[in-house]
Amino acid sequence: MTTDLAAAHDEEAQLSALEVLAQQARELVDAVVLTDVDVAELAAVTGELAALTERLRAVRRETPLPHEFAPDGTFRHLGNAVTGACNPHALPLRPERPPTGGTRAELTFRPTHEGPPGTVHGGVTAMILDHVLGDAVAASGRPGMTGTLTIRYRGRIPYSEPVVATGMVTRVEGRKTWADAVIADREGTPLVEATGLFITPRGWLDPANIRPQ
Ligand SMILES: CCCCC/C=C\C/C=C\C/C=C\C/C=C/CCCC(=O)SCCNC(=O)CCNC(=O)[C@H](O)C(C)(C)COP(=O)(O)OP(=O)(O)OC[C@H]1O[C@@H](n2cnc3c(N)ncnc32)[C@H](O)[C@@H]1OP(=O)(O)O
Repeated sequence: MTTDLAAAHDEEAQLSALEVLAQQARELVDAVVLTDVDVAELAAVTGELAALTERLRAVRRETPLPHEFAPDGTFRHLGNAVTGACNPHALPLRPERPPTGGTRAELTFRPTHEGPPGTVHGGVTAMILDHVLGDAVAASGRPGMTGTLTIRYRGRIPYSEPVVATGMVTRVEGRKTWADAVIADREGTPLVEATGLFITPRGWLDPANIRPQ
């Protein structure tokens, strides 16, 4: 028992360190996107990064960190592409579930997310909205896979300015759940809206059975 607890503690310590590494990696990506150092410095940094990459590859997992329950009982997916604290690709989005239902997240895109000049790439906002819709659907107790995703781009989303994403289930029919989501500016003006249809795979009707397929 003591050994189990010690092992669990070690694993959580490793995950905490990985989370710090992932944040440093995000800062690295942001620095790469905006750097204007000279050719020699670029080459020198590239060499150092190649060496660091090999050190991380020395011991590898088979897959990204899984969907799992944390020691405090909350559900987590630290390797997720949108929310994963241990995935440098993730913004990361930190969805909250207000008592009124649905899901809500405050976020700030970065220059790394640029598509058109001064504007967040539409595919990046679609990815965020897909997750917000999916989280609202999961919050209703009916987790599902995205079947369809419709996006309406009403206004440019700037980076480096806080915005708010919200999502809410609108309709349920058998294994199908529809939800609406929006990214709005701090004044509440909608900038991008989304509607999604999520389908609960048969095997997920009992949440205890949810596994990668
Ligand atoms: C990723 C979630 C992970 C686990 C979740 C666990 C816990 C949740 C907790 C927290 C999670 C928080 C947030 C999660 C957020 C997720 C956001 C990201 C979600 C994604 O990023 S997800 C990746 C992209 N997504 C796919 O990778 C789907 C690939 N696909 C399939 O896996 C199957 O295709 C599936 C399962 C969709 C259906 O398969 P199936 O066999 O169950 O469906 P079946 O044929 O029986 O149809 C039944 C009825 O749905 C209709 N129907 C079927 N497909 C349709 C479609 N596409 N559009 C419109 N209608 C459709 C039929 O027409 C019929 O309708 P009707 O009954 O009226 O005839």
